[in-house]
Amino acid sequence: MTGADIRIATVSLERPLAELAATLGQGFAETGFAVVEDHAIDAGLIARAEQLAQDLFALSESEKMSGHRPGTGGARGYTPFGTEKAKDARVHDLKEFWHIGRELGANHPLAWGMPENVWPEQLPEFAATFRALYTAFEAAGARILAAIAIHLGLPQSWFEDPVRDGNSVLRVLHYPPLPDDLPAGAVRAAAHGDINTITLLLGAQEAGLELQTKDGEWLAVNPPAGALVVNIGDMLERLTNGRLRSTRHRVVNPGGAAARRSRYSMPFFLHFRPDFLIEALPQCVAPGDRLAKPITAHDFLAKRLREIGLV
Ligand SMILES: O=C(O)CCC(=O)C(=O)O
Ligand SMILES: [Fe+2]
Repeated sequence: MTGADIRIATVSLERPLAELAATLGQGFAETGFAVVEDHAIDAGLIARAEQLAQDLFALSESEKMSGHRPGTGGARGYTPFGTEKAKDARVHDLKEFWHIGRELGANHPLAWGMPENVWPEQLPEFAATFRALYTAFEAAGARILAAIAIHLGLPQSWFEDPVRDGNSVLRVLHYPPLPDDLPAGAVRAAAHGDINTITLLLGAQEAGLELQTKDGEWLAVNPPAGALVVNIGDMLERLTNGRLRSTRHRVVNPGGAAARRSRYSMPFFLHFRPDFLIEALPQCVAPGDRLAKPITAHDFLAKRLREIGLV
């Protein structure tokens, strides 16, 4: 099959779970990606979040920097342009972002793994809007994980405990218009695999996102407006001993008029809880397989954040 023949699976989240499991399972086996429609994340909420993303990145650099927390791995608040780079990349990505995480309260047993959120004080509606979007992403993610569990031959509730109070992060992402003095080799987002369990992405209808097929070719991901793009992250690949693949993807620089436009997107990186031990599932192991060592989600994340320049 050549890149041109490969289709990214598209499925409605309203379909019965067994059908979702089959379609997503096949799609993930083929490309590691799927387009999910009818995800029940309110269109009005998405529109408000998109407007706030534009307002956020239009603030002055010093206003945005008041939301920057150096030394915390960009876990919350603002990470300026020119900070993150893909693992093994030589130049930084052409992006800035703001991270929103879970709010557990200081006395929660997992509070050690979850820094407090930072909110831009200039935008009074920001906190409530993104808290609501975080919750809506979680609900869609739970249904997708139930389908993945069925696909793997697990009880449909299998992922509920591993992701309860998980360290999921909503990333509000801005790729500014391309600078005139573009550093050699710099792209909006260099090729990478996501670190987490699964990623749910809104906003990818603006061109640029590409996935790498098994043959090494790059395939454009062009979802309809409002749809979710879902992909497997490295933690789920490790849990399934590679049966579900974390597909490398990138955001390429546009040409023509789009080069002078911003691109905005909102990935939700759904994570396990920090103390969850990522250990190959017995149903995904064949005799003689060499298995990766068990590692907690927290330690896995800390190692990867060092590799991408965030700590
Ligand atoms: O902006 C996009 O379309 C994708 C972003 C992405 O892959 C990431 O932030 O990990
Ligand atoms: Fe990504």
